[in-house]
Amino acid sequence: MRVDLEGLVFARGPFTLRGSGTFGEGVHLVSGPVGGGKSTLALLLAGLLRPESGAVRRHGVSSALLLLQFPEHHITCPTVAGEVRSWGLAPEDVLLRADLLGRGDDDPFHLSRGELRRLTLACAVMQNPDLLVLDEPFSSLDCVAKGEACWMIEERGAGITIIFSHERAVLPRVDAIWEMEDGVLTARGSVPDAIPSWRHAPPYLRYALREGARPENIRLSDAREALCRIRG
Ligand SMILES: Nc1ncnc2c1ncn2[C@@H]1O[C@H](COP(=O)(O)OP(=O)(O)OP(=O)(O)O)[C@@H](O)[C@H]1O
Repeated sequence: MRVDLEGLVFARGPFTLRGSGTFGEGVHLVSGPVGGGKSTLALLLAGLLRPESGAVRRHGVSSALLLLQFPEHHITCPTVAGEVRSWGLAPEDVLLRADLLGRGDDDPFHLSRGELRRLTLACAVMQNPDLLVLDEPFSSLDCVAKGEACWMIEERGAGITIIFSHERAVLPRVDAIWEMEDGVLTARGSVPDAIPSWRHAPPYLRYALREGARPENIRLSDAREALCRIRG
């Protein structure tokens, strides 16, 4: 299963997005600064925007899901349990996974942004589509909740997962790194070889490289844990 971007061009006012490449099975991180075009590419991948030229072609992908940047944009039901059912899932399982047991009868808009983020991420991961596109899945989360979101994503196992994020501290284990800056998508390649050329790498990775660490010896999970401990 794979998704090919074939000479993709999308223009909106002064902003133009360009991208080519193949997203194969595994976890891909598309990192880059605010306003670089990540959400726009996520919408193109989900088929919610049409490119001016070029194409997004899915091969062997029978289900796809985009988790939107703002979790409240997913809400369609008056209760949390109803919301989970609208994803075709059993509330008990999802609420346990999202650490929201006992909140099934609550209005989804009474959850905090972070709780809502956990809920929608749990729904998306448990629905388990072939192609899962996550737009900024770590925003509004504290360090511990970001770590839990990372584990949820890592546990997914199969399929194509594409994470769009400007997060530079807490990240899941990924297979490939891409960067999106000023509308241009650049493939950095597979981890660990991609790490030295990753321009938006977390500061602790840059530090480790400067200190002489070899990319293959840097374990993101260890660095993430160390960072969480430092920040409490
Ligand atoms: N609906 C829209 N109409 C006009 N311009 C838009 C629209 N949405 C985004 N843009 C512009 O397109 C460019 C890319 O925006 P996009 O949201 O894709 O970036 P991003 O990398 O996801 O940013 P962030 O990290 O802040 O979410 C920006 O210059 C933005 O202002």
